[in-house]
Amino acid sequence: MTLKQQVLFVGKPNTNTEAYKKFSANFEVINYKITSKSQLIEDFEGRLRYIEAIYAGWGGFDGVGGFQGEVLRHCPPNVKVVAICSIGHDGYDTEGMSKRGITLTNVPSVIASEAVADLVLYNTLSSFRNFKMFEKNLGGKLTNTGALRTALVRGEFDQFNGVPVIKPTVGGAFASSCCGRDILSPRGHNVVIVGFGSIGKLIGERLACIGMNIHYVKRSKLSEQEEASLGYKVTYHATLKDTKNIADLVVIACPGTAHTRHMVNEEMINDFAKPFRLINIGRGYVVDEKALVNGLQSGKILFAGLDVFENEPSINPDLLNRQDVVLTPHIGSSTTENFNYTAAAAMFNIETVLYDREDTITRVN
Ligand SMILES: NC(=O)C1=CN([C@@H]2O[C@H](COP(=O)(O)OP(=O)(O)OC[C@H]3O[C@@H](n4cnc5c(N)ncnc54)[C@H](OP(=O)(O)O)[C@@H]3O)[C@@H](O)[C@H]2O)C=CC1
Ligand SMILES: O=C(O)C(=O)[C@@H](O)[C@H](O)[C@H](O)CO
Repeated sequence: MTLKQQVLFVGKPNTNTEAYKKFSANFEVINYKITSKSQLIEDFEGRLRYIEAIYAGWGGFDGVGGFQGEVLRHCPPNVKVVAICSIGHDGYDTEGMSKRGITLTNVPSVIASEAVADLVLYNTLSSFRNFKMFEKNLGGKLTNTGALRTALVRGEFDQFNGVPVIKPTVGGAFASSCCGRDILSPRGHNVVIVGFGSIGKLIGERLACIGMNIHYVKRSKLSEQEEASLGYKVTYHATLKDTKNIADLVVIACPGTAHTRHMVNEEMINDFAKPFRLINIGRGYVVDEKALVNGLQSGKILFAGLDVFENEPSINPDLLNRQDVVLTPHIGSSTTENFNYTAAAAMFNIETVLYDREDTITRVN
């Protein structure tokens, strides 16, 4: 009897899928829950020492600070591939892995990018129309929608169901009476998308559909042909700073790197000409969260829609319970379709490396 090659699974895929059934028939799958770095290292040197590949589901090594430093140093000697289900690979020491002969693969996909872009559309609408503010100010009394509508029309909002809420006056004054904030249509406003790759372009597509002017920031400009093929009009800026006089909304859609860390900081926030809205789906530490909180408190930032956090999974308590902040727990790409797709792709990547096949896979290093 030949022994099957051992593959460590950190984060389980959907075991009902054909991809998983096939994979687990060919390999010995070891499901593993990371509890601490020291335990992981002990197990790497003990019961996991013969593994040949690692499948890292979403958030795989986040709890132990990524796959670098001590974790990489103690990685069992036969590991040839680490297959992650994510697009972003910050926290994985790609150079160090190459030196050890370990291939790192990720799963960029339109399925994930579409899902993330949808979340940005949701937050963009929330940011201009202040939906969260309305929800908060209703004091939970949404039971009688007929009465609510009548109250709104009559401007009796402040007495609705006996709950003390903001009184709207009819017409334009209604907007400014709502916590001093305008309630605007996104149409005609400028969005600056920082990072204009797979996700950024789909964000642009969605926001162009609701009438926004699309500006993008990346280090290298797209060619005229590439810009034309987008199907919507764009304006390029080399740096975020270059957009300081125009930005109504800034969307962070770039990777987390040493260069992008704290790109949104106190100086940048204060330097921007108009108060603006901020959405971050890239990586949390692209935004200095302390500066963000100050910006929200001073009114320089009108809204924050955050899917990623500086000290993930911890959340700065100052961001909680604010009516100008919408928080989601890193679920931008979390659809069942994407969960199953990325799992199958990661397993395919492992097979390709372990079987030494010629297939094209998404290698990071
Ligand atoms: N919230 C979520 O659930 C998810 C978040 N993500 C995050 O989104 C990121 C982007 O994904 P994706 O669009 O697929 O990646 P791509 O590689 O397709 O695009 C990345 C873009 O960022 C730009 N970029 C890189 N560095 C900088 C910089 N210093 N300043 C400005 N722009 C920069 C790149 O252009 P150039 O090189 O020319 O600068 C490129 O346009 C991922 O790395 C990940 O961190 C991804 C999936 C899900
Ligand atoms: O692909 C990425 O880069 C992501 O950020 C997301 O798809 C995952 O949800 C994330 O990896 C969860 O930790």
